[in-house]
This record gives sequence, structure tokens and C-alpha cells, in this order.
Amino acid sequence: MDKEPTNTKDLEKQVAAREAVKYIRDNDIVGLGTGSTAYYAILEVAELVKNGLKIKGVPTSEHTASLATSLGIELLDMNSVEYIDVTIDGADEFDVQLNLIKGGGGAHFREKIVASLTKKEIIIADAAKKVDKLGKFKVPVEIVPLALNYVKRALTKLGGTGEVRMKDGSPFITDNHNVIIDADFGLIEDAAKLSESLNQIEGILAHGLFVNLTAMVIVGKGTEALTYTK
Ligand SMILES: O=C(CO)[C@H](O)[C@H](O)COP(=O)(O)O
Repeated sequence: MDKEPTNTKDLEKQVAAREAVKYIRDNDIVGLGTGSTAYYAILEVAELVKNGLKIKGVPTSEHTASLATSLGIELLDMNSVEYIDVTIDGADEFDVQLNLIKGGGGAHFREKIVASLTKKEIIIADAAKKVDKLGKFKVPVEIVPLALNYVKRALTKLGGTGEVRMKDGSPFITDNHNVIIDADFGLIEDAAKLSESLNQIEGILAHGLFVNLTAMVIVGKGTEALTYTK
């Protein structure tokens, strides 16, 4: 990925990232998201650290951990913190309630734990991610491979259809050594209810519906940052 944006969408991601890092304070523990938008936030955090800001980062994926380390950001394991002050992450969709679909990059399990530990979860996105109802983007469901067929049938019972995510001809394997089904539930009328139902299915490690975890969404629009709160 280029450090400097080469198109409007990336420029808007950078604008949102620059606005989001304004919420970081000295000595904060900072959750570091995953994906092409969170990438710009990590670059901004690294720049601030270079200029003297003292923070420790908690990564949401192996990829983010290596990127952050390579940029000189000191990291903590999520098991070693009781809370995280601010997390900056991306999303695949968000609605006016600031509920999200995440997991396009397959990192939603760690992203959800980090979000749950976080006092201020800030989502950065480009304008195209805002929807009236979640669900055009399929809901990523991370599944322990042994339970794949059981979970597939349980998803069908809930009205979800979907295939195992593939990469280069083989199933995509997450950082936690699991597989993902991208489940299509159509447009989702009640994200909280669907989230609860998915939480009940044994064999699902985490799904990509994030309900009531977000404090703020920041969207880059041209050179301006628009902030959505509840
Ligand atoms: O949830 C995620 C990864 O699991 C990402 O935040 C989400 O997929 C958005 O990615 P991008 O910023 O590249 O559009």
C-alpha cells in the first residue's frame, strides 16, 4: 500500500484517519485496526510517536502487528491490558445507530475483543460505507473448522446462505486458524437480534456484526471529515 494516497478514496481514508488520531492522548493505550483504512491511522499514529507521543498499541491482527512494529510503535498483547483508551479501526458498513459489519479482512474476532476492551471505539471509513440498513455486505462468520458443516446448517436455519471464503484456490485461514463463511441474510431488519442469534451457535468464534460497540464514525468527504455519533 502507498504511504501517500493516490486516489480520492484513499485521500478520504487519510482525512478520516487524521481526524481520528486527534482523540489520542499521551500515555494512552491505542487499539490498532486492520484494513486499508486503518492502515492510514497506523501511519498517522507512527508519525505522532516519531514526534514524541507516548502510546502503546494493541494490534487487531498479525498484519497490523508487523506493520506497527516496522513503524516503531510499541505493542502490548490484548491479554495484558484491562482496557484500551481509544481504538481506530475500519468497517465494511455502518448505519445511523453506528452498528457495523466488519471482517472483510477476516480480522473481526480480534477486532471485536479489542473493541470490547475499548473506551472510545472510533471507526474511520469512506462515504460509501454508510448504509440505511446493514446487510448488502455479507456477514463474515469465523468458524472453528471442525464445526463447519454444523454451523452451515445452523446459519441456513437463521435464513443465511453463504460459502466458505476462498483465497488463491484454498479456504481463507484466519490468524486464529479458522475458516470464514460470508453469510448473506439480505438486508438486516434487526442487527442486535441477528447478532444475539449468531452468538448462540456453538462453533462460531465471532461474527462481523458489531452492535453497540462504536462511539463515533468519522468519514472523509473530499478534504473534510464528517463525524457521526449516536
Ligand atoms: O473489518 C475489517 C477487517 O477485518 C476492516 O476494518 C474492514 O474490512 C474494512 O476494510 P477496509 O478499510 O480495507 O475497507
